[in-house]
Amino acid sequence: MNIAVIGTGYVGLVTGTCLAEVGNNVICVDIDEAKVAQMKNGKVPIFEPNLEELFLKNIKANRLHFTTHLKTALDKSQIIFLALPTPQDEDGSADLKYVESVAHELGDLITDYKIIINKSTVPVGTSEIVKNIIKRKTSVAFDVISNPEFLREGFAVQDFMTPERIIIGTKSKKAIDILNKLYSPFITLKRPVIVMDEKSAELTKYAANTFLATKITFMNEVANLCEIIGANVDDVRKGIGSDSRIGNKFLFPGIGFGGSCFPKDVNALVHSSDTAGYNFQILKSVLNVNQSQKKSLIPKFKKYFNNHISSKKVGIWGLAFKPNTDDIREAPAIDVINELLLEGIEITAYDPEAMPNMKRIYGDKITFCNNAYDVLKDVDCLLINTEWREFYSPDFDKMKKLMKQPVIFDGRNIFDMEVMKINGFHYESVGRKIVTK
Ligand SMILES: NC(=O)C1=CN([C@@H]2O[C@H](COP(=O)(O)OP(=O)(O)OC[C@H]3O[C@@H](n4cnc5c(N)ncnc54)[C@H](O)[C@@H]3O)[C@@H](O)[C@H]2O)C=CC1
Ligand SMILES: O=C(O)[C@H]1O[C@H](OP(=O)(O)OP(=O)(O)OC[C@H]2O[C@@H](n3ccc(=O)[nH]c3=O)[C@H](O)[C@@H]2O)[C@H](O)[C@@H](O)[C@@H]1O
Repeated sequence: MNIAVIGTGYVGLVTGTCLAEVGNNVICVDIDEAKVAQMKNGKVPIFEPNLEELFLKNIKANRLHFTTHLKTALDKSQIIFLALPTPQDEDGSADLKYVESVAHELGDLITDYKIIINKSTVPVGTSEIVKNIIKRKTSVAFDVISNPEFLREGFAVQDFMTPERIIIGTKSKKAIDILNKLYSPFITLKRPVIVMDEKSAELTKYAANTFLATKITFMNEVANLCEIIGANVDDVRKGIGSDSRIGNKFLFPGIGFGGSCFPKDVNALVHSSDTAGYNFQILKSVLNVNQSQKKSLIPKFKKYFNNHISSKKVGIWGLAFKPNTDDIREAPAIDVINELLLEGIEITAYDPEAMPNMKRIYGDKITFCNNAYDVLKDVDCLLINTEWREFYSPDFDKMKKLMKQPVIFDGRNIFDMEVMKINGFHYESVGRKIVTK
């Protein structure tokens, strides 16, 4: 099939590449000229495991192309994916300006039947808005379908290739038939296509993300309680996760959820519920709890040093909002660093992938190091924000030699408490007892 994908971010580029991988001809469109030039030169503009190999393979096979010229892409394609940003607006709602602006262009440019498939996360009613914008501009037949995307950054290729389900929101029989064919390489009995109306599909995406954000937040509150009463959240997590009604995924406590989606999607659903006259109380609590959870290492750090912190030097491991990505949008590390800088604290930091993005925010306000050990030279303590695999088994003796004091505040529970005790660290984590020297 001939497909155009508009927007080549995490969702668009992965969608385009994976659809090319199963034999389709795909042309990816972006307004960012530098990005398109980079992709034409065979460079993947984001860090996403396993993407580069498929990207290069499909360019070579002449199935994956890039352009800044929307009309060229539309003329070659019947299926048009929208993978455009829907960032949070000042009032918390999802900003639809990118989607609406492309809808206007589509209305001006399409000359024959198109299926316009929206993969962006958009509030209920957006399919209708897009439909109306296009309808006002053309008499050409078209369908607008809601087809939300559930991939995770860091596992984007794997999630796209083996989705747990594909949601198609439309009443158009013609569109359903074409989409069933398009997605047939990805569907199995256990990985079904679920067809519903547009509004239900749009809400399914928000309900999924906000449910997961709520699950994490619930565990963070359980962890906070564990710290007060002296229970161990790891045991509680295993205890409840073995109940298949609860499930053992997304129960890991930490320093709050970040990323380009959970925070904005919880805000957007709160906003659209308010607008619809429904007070979505649980999600308002999720936002409040998450805001304080993101800074929850700071009081621990202050208490340990009896509030004498301004002369301290702090090392940081992990800047990305989670491992396996260079994405720092809404990363808890940003909240932590901002709090420390407010106190005039000197910071050294390391992240395997996210340092270029963090440098754009902080410049020389913090010292970026070449590896995890360089961070530790003469620091009074280490703060861990992201559970990158390479942090799990460090040389503890080397760490102690480098650090002024063997003190660690771990926001992701990456170390075994017994191991920290044996190695002589003061170690504070989330929802577990404090390990003292
Ligand atoms: N990042 C993720 O893991 C997931 C994101 N989503 C949703 O998918 C949507 C896209 O997200 P990302 O891919 O992360 O965004 P992104 O910000 O990484 O990429 C969006 C791309 O669209 C381009 N763009 C903007 N205006 C354009 C226009 N008029 N014409 C062509 N290109 C244009 C931008 O230059 C950028 O390259 C959002 O609604 C997001 O909520 C859904 C599931 C997963
Ligand atoms: O709409 C989206 O953009 C995507 O949002 C999330 O994917 P992503 O943001 O890439 O990352 P997750 O792995 O879900 O993690 C989100 C945040 O929750 C945190 N988290 C996750 C799991 C957990 O048990 N505990 C926890 O604190 C992570 O550290 C991270 O900050 C969803 O998992 C995807 O299904 C969805 O498509």
